[in-house]
Amino acid sequence: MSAVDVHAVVSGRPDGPAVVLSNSLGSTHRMWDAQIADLEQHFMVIRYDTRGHGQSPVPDGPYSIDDLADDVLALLDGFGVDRAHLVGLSLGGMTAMRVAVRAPHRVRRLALLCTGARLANAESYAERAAAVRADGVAPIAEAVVSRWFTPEYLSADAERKRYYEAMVAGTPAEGYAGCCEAIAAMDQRADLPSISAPTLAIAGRDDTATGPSVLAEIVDGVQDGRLLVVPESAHLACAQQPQIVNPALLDHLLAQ
Ligand SMILES: O=C(O)CC1=CCC(=O)O1
Repeated sequence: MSAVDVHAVVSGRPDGPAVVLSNSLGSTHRMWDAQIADLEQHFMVIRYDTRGHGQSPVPDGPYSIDDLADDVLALLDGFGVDRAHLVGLSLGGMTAMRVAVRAPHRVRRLALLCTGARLANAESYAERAAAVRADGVAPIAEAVVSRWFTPEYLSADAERKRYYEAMVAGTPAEGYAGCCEAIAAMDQRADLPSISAPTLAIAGRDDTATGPSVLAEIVDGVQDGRLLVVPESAHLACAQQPQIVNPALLDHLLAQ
């Protein structure tokens, strides 16, 4: 499948190094809201909606992680960016890893949040794809968001819970399913040693989807990796703990 022209939002310093932010399954580029003010001070920040999500096109699935990587490479080409920092969470991290494997010359530094080279329960994503094609995404929104945040964080603010559930429920069923199928088919473990970009892996301590041991596998596999475990955080560490994630991102991306 050829690349699609994904919806992107650009902000920050037009003359700064580019940072591309790649979102997770069922979210949009808005999942990075808590990072933007800090990143914009230093970088040209390119946020986009993964195909099948947000305002991006929704081609018929299944998709592959290579398709999603092709979209990022086309995005870079479209902005005339030769090399960028790639920051991805979960599905976005899988996409960022794939770009780093296939086009190492396009990647400065990698930040991989709450993601995996292969998910332990990968087959269950094929079942989830079938379920959302049959019934839509809304029926699973509450369960998905209950994995994104710790129970204390979610129950502290009813509006927050509604906001994220609406984000998930608003994802087109075919786009969500196509991305589930990409996750189900993905295994990048053997490719990790070829990743030369300095890599910061960030895990949520309480993440039941891609916990610290899954991120540690990435750190052990790549050439130059470092692990940060974020306390009181589930899957969407960037949203729940920006005060820990943002300084770590800046420290990593600004290093020479
Ligand atoms: O939705 C989930 O269960 C967690 C998740 C897996 C890949 C992704 O992007 O989010």
